[in-house]
Amino acid sequence: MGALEVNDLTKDYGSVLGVDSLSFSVEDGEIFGFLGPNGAGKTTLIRTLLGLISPTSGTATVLGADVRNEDALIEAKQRIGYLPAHLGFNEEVTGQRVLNYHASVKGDRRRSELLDVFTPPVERPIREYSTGNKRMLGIVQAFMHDPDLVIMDEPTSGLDPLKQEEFNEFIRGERERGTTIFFSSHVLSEVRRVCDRVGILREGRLVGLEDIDTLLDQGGKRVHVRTADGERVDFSGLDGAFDVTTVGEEIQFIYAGNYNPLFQALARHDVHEVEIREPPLEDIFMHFYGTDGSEANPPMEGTNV
Ligand SMILES: Nc1ncnc2c1ncn2[C@@H]1O[C@H](COP(=O)(O)OP(=O)(O)OP(=O)(O)O)[C@@H](O)[C@H]1O
Repeated sequence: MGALEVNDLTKDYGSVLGVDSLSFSVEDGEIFGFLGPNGAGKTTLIRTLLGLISPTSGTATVLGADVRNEDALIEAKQRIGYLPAHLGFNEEVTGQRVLNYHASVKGDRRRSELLDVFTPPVERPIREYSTGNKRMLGIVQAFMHDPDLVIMDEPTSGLDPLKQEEFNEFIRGERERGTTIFFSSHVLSEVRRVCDRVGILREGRLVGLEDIDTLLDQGGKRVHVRTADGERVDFSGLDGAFDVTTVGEEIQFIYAGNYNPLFQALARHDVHEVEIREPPLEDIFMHFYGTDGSEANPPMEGTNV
């Protein structure tokens, strides 16, 4: 059994299905990210996995405990870390006090090591914390008892780019330790840096489950080229090139082919500038999965992807 198993899980809020017939599993030691736009069901899924709301139908287990079995879940939570999207700390107490309390319930084997990386001003009351400080305190709390599974909802929101990178580095280190990590995000670039696999949620349904390289390949890369001979360059004959347009002196296209043919085509010109970007998340949704959440044909089908 994987660290996390979800079987046909549905949460019906009455007016809307928060999650709809979800099934997937996360293996021990895996870093699993799930992406989705606002309202996709990410928080609903996480809160269901932690027993904070009950499923309408279907089942899920975390570290072997059925989320509908309160006693089993309480026991499993000793080995689970949780970082919610909205951190509801008591603003009047110090960070130290929060961590001391958490230590008395679950332990704090890793507290000092974590406070070397994430640096909330623990001696000050939480009402004086910036958003990033609160997030760092939440991260320390989620990991300090050395859990086997950590579940996080938008873990880097509010962190500055430097701290985000430190967080990514920290998560890569957790992979070495064998911690299973399951987290939600809006941000493809964050997920791609640390995850083994990605689930894509849209309107409560899982519309994609891929390893990260496959996901990026299917989205196609955005290529921007400036050449000395400008508009005379024609990349439309290049296998895997789509939507070739000229904007000012720049030629732009989506490229889903291998790198070598692209570089060979570029080498025929006097290239002044080239930029190859990853696809934005929205484009992956639009191009690969269609706009209505149904699984559309990839636009790059039939190419040398
Ligand atoms: N308590 C609730 N009562 C009724 N509907 C709810 C409730 N909580 C969430 N929903 C609805 O369920 C759907 C999924 O919401 P959820 O908060 O899980 O999405 P999300 O992916 O976490 O979004 P975001 O990225 O904006 O946080 C949305 O349509 C939302 O309006």
